Amino acid sequence: MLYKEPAPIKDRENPFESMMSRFNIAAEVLGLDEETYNVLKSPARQVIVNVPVTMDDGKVRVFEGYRVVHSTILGPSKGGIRYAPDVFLDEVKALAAWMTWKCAVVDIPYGGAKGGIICDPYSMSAGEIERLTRAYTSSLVDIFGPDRDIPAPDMGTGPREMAWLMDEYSKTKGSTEHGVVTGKPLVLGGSLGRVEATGRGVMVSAMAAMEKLGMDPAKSTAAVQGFGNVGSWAAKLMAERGVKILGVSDVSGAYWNDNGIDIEEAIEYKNGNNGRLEGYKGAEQIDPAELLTSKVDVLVPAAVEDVITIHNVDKIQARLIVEGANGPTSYKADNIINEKGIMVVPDILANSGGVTVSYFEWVQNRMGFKWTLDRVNERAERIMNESFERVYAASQKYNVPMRIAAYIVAIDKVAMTYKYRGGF
Ligand SMILES: NC(=O)C1=CN([C@@H]2O[C@H](COP(=O)(O)OP(=O)(O)OC[C@H]3O[C@@H](n4cnc5c(N)ncnc54)[C@H](OP(=O)(O)O)[C@@H]3O)[C@@H](O)[C@H]2O)C=CC1
Ligand SMILES: O=C(O)CCC(=O)C(=O)O
Repeated sequence: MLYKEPAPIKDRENPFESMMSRFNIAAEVLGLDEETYNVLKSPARQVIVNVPVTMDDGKVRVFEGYRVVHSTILGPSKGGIRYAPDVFLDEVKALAAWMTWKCAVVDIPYGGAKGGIICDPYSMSAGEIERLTRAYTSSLVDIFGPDRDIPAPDMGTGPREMAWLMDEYSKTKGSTEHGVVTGKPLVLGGSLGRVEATGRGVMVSAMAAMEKLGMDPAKSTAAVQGFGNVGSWAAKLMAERGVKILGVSDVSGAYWNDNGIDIEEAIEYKNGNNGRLEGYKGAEQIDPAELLTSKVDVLVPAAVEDVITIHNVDKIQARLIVEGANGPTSYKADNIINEKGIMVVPDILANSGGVTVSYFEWVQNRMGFKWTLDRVNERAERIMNESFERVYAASQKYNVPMRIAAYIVAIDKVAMTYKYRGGF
């Protein structure tokens, strides 16, 4: 059974509005002045490119792509590139702003950006994706740069695309520029631990939240939506900590096992099955919509935006939601979540392990020196735990949910930096 096609854009909630509604609440709590408010909410740069690509049949197709730089107040802008058929400008604007807040929450010296190309990577050959990636890179060569704007993987992209991006950029500049992109293959200056970093961070924040809630991981159950980079690693690492993963899903459907899914086996199956869980025999297939409202202790949405909405929030049974994806919860569902007493570890905290290790990769590239996996994991885990505690303390201090607390921590830092720098 296939998931429903994404709703047409006019029927979908606008992710930028979703971001702004939380930003407005946090800005009010902080008493942000009007000038700073206007600076912080406005994306610094929004670029739309149309790149011609020769397809395998010899015909030329034009692809629309975006790069939005939300802010460079804290440092060079940082954020992934998404390849998806339904990506749109307001989504990329929201994702870029979330990167600004995310980097501020974990206290790394980056601003926020995001990119996207309207395309369906699953229906394209490797050659077509390579030509598209190179064309997109060369059209944005004046935006990107190791000290300006540093892309990374997001949905539909990974180390392979980052390698092409680095190579194309380096050719244009006439020198090898490892630090222009993170999430690269190891041989090209990638960091140990980056592939699993986002899922690992999700696991670390889940453990921190469970401790606050007095939940024992070994007696807890979870469901994970999305079984790509973030979802599969989060599921695997949570299972290693004793959490029983009862349900997982990808575009092909949702899969459930009352006794717990063998995550290693499911990953192996997916890898050997053209990247899809379809036909997986270690669990029974259920209605994908039921996965989110199933009887589990922890829910990890790790796929797309706006999956927890006013239409299903009433039925959610989990005590804890850990947002692996960016923007999985509609702002309209926030109040009901709070009334139900569900703790949410928000995206800008829960999935920040990825950009944290991207930062380590960039630091290693600048040093020309490689860190061990233990060093990467130990430092990332420390940053995740410290950030969790910072956000938790703000939620207690201002008596607000964790999501608003995370925005408060982030906006406060960016606003203070803006004041000190001045002259914008
Ligand atoms: N990669 C990273 O480091 C980071 C990613 N994120 C966020 O995490 C989320 C997932 O990204 P990532 O794991 O990298 O992306 P991937 O492309 O690796 O995986 C996405 C997963 O979501 C599934 N999926 C897509 N659409 C749907 C849908 N409508 N319903 C259910 N499942 C769906 C895909 O299914 P299938 O496998 O069948 O295609 C896939 O399993 C995104 O929101 C991204 O922005 C956040 C921080 C960092
Ligand atoms: O690793 C990075 O630089 C950014 C990852 C990303 O796009 C995200 O955190 O949403």
